[in-house]
Amino acid sequence: MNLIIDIGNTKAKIAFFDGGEIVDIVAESNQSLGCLKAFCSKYPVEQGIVATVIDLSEKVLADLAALPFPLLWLNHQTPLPVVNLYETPETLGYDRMAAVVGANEQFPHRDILVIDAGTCITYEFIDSKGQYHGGNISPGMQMRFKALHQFTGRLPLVDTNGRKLPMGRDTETAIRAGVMKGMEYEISGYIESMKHKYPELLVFLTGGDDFSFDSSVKSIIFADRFLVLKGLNRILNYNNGRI
Ligand SMILES: Nc1ncnc2c1ncn2[C@@H]1O[C@H](COP(=O)(O)OP(=O)(O)O)[C@@H](O)[C@H]1O
Ligand SMILES: CC(C)(COP(=O)(O)O)[C@@H](O)C(=O)NCCC(=O)O
Ligand SMILES: [K+]
Repeated sequence: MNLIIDIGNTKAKIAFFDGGEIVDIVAESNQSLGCLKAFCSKYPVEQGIVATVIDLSEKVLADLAALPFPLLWLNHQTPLPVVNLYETPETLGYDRMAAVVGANEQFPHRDILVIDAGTCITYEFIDSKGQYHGGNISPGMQMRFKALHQFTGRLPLVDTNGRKLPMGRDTETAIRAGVMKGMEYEISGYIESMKHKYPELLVFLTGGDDFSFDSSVKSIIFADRFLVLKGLNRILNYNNGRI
């Protein structure tokens, strides 16, 4: 079995794969990976992969180094099953690369837009020839709510829970709709303009824990919460024997 670790800016995701299937998954603090050891002792793990977009604490590094099987640390020199055209592969977020690999594995000969709505929202484009062209980075939902509060004198910290109106009727509903509709329009805008350029475009949406759209956008996307983990699993298998 494979151990897959995706350490994001908000959470670490730890998963076990048997072949191409997820057997178990847990979301953990990205500062401690608390249950790693106990979790690993449950399964006959043969190899693992770690992808992180943050600097890890000494404790986490020591816990990972103590694992009793080989671990592949994804970096810009890791061989990949897609062509990476990003001009600075050494600065590319590994979660972005993994999401692209996960989508390309499912539809290898299609043009794909991959949207990962986590701490940040990232937009990636990979073409039908398996070439990753790059993409964009914008603030995630919590970041938008927090920024409105933090960089103003009067705006409260609002979240997704509560009255949702198309146009706000008080400060709270104005902020909630502003952030959520803003994200929705941003995402549909990308989909629309990319579909115009690539009519056969497929769209994947991943990230976050309870992402939901109430618009027509929903009907044309593949929602796959595990896309990054699946991509990392593929990268690990692609590098089998090279660790
Ligand atoms: N319903 C949602 N819609 C959009 N974003 C969400 C939703 N729920 C959670 N998120 C975002 O997902 C982030 C956590 O998800 P995750 O993909 O694990 O982030 P990361 O990979 O950056 O650690 C939160 O910071 C939040 O902004
Ligand atoms: C863009 C990101 C912050 C997204 O991280 P996430 O929202 O998944 O925590 C991360 O992929 C990153 O740090 N990227 C480095 C810059 C780049 O990809 O070019
Ligand atoms: K992201």
